Amino acid sequence: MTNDKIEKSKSIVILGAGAWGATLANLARENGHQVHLWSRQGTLSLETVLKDAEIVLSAISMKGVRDVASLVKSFPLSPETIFVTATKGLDPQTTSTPSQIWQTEFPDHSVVVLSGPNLSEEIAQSLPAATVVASKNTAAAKIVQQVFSSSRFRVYTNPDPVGVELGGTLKNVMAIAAGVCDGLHLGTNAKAALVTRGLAEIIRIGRTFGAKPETFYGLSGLGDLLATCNSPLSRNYQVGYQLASGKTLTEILATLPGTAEGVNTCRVLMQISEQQNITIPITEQVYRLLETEVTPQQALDELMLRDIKPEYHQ
Ligand SMILES: NC(=O)C1=CN([C@@H]2O[C@H](COP(=O)(O)OP(=O)(O)OC[C@H]3O[C@@H](n4cnc5c(N)ncnc54)[C@H](O)[C@@H]3O)[C@@H](O)[C@H]2O)C=CC1
Ligand SMILES: O=C(CO)COP(=O)(O)O
Repeated sequence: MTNDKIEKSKSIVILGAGAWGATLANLARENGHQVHLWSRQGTLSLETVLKDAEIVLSAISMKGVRDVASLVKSFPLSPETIFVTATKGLDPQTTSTPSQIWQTEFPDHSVVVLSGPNLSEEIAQSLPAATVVASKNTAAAKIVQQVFSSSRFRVYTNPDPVGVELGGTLKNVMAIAAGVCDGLHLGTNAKAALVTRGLAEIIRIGRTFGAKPETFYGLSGLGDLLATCNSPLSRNYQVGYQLASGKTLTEILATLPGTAEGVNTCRVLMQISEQQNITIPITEQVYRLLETEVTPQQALDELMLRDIKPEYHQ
């Protein structure tokens, strides 16, 4: 593939006009690409824009991915169309990741995952950020890298799509826990311990999906943990922070701007841990807190009083 072809303006359809879809649409437009931003509430004909789409990027919340993927499948598409998924969630029915859903619906197309420490409000203000585009098809990942890269948005490629996707998805549960930690004013040592043990838990879960452990030390794992576990801009962090201040989940979600995927992800992870017998103590306490089975203080005590053990299993 020549650079000329890569640098040509692309026709891009972005599915989901929420905070992240709209921000990604602007990044691609600023790089000279033709972007159609579709949402189920809008008037744009999906059938018309899909006809010429070279890239279809989904920034739909997890709960809508399956329906939107089957809607897209009902319309004609070029066999060359690349799918990009930017959703950070897990399917409650099947425990699949969004990229697995897109790949199952479109087995002959390239699927690229886009994930990283990307709080959309900061990117919308043109603050610098970096992300990762990951695919089994390196050429497709490079095309997507070219589409979004700019002096304000640095895009890396990676060959482990499921690892990159899970890094972004699993850290949402840890961001809820980090919000609780800050809401209870537990201090910097506690936060460092939580995030570090959270990363160990993420890697344990990632292995069961076949992800490479080293992927989680990159931008989409450690990077996104650092961003969302330390920022009040994160909706997941906000859920935890407000739970610690005594609000109920229903009250919090009623005023939260947009989607906090960690709530659903936590429930799906409990299913996975039962099926695969994986130890996920932090996720389990977040789950029990969301289900009002424990108070934030009790969740903390449960974690601190677990059996003592070596840091790593050999
Ligand atoms: N906002 C952010 O900073 C970032 C968000 N993400 C991820 O991107 C995804 C979307 O996040 P946001 O844009 O922030 O959420 P949002 O709540 O602002 O937007 C969600 C979008 O999904 C659409 N949607 C929801 N359910 C649907 C359904 N059943 N059918 C069709 N469309 C449906 C909504 O209409 C909306 O366009 C989430 O998985 C989130 O974790 C990833 C990186 C950054
Ligand atoms: O994924 C994000 C940043 O990388 C956005 O985090 P929240 O969904 O918690 O706002």
